[in-house]
Amino acid sequence: SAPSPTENGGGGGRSGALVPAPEMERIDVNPPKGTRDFPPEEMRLRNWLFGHFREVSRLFGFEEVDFPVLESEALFIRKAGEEIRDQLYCFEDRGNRRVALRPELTPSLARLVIQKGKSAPLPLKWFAVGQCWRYERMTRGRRREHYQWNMDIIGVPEVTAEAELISSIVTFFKRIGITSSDVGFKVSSRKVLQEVLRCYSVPDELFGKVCIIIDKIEKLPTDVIKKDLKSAGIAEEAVQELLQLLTVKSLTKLEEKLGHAGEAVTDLKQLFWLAEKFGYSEWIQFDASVVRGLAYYTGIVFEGFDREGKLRAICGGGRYDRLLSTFGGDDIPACGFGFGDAVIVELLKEKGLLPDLGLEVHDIVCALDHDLLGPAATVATILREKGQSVDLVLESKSLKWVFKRAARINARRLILVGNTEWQKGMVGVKILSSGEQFEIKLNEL
Ligand SMILES: OCc1cccc(Br)n1
Repeated sequence: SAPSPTENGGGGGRSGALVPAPEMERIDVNPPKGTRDFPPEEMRLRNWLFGHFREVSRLFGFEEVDFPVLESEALFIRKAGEEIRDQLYCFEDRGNRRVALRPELTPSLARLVIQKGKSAPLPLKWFAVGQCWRYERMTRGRRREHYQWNMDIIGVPEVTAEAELISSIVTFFKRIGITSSDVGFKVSSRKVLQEVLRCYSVPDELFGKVCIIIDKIEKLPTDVIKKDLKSAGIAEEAVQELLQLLTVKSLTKLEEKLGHAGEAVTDLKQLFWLAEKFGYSEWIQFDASVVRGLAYYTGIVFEGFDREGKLRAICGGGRYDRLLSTFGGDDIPACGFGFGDAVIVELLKEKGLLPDLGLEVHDIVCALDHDLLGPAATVATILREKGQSVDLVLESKSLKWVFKRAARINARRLILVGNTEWQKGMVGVKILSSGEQFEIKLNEL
């Protein structure tokens, strides 16, 4: 006998109404705090965005890679006081292993490069689009996950690698209608800080920590930055020199302070020269205050910013020549960037550049009565084998219902399977934009 409406978990069978069992509480249908669902409209926008990420990566000859969202916690444990460490989404699994949801993709990429060794001849140009996680107290209402597009060049010590990466991001911006009037890149090098710290005999081990402290310069009061630098063991004189240097916004000024021979100035001059050759000079500017918040950067660093100053950094990256060796790999130079999927959408909204992405089905196929559902399935299959997207009406529905659905799914044609026509091996076709209507043989569909 048919299950009673409250049996089978409350979803009655054909004969029973869909009445939930009285004792069933409605579950929380929202996604976990800080996470997002992607219903069709949002998923179309995400696919559009990721489609541009992937097309630009293809244009630059990069190969796609991916890694587990779950990694060993050890991959992300660095002692430089990074925010990413404070917000690590980590736990102990059932095998008592310390694991974490990846907060970024670069360490996984470095792990895979080491794993591949000589079987992956250098240079490697790899890209990934992956979900990254952080556990932040929801008091700030910020998200706990986002998708990041990463492009990395492994095995190229030259600044040409950084110049190529910035070119790829400029290419992406141009594809989606963002111009250099909307967005720029602040570019600097951590070698600027390194040269100053070495002048004051600050040990290299403190370099990462100093960078992380200085990266907070726009978020924390200067006296807090000074206090933190001194607590890290940096002498008063060095602190003054560092903070003064961070205000430099021109390469000429930087050269006056550091001289022309140092690597910082040489690298930056080379990058700005290459930018002119790539054709994106108007997109970049030197700004000594750019440090970035990841401890492993060792050279050029850059971040994309909105010129109206309303949004957080759009993307960021730089050179990380020591990361692979800190994982026990060879001393292989590397650079890369991360580009999140959230700020860019805010920017597109600001600029009125969000694309209009409706569902587009080519044909809606409908049987004019119940015993023609089989022939309708045959017609749908013929059309699909021709590469047409088809919405097959799966039940007996009124024409009013069918026309309403056709409009909602932006169907171009309504294919009507009726007895009279079917007997002649034909179907009815209505072009929904013009209203034009005609009969057609199956093999002419
Ligand atoms: O931008 C840093 C970051 C990392 C993981 C997840 C989210 Br949301 N944000």
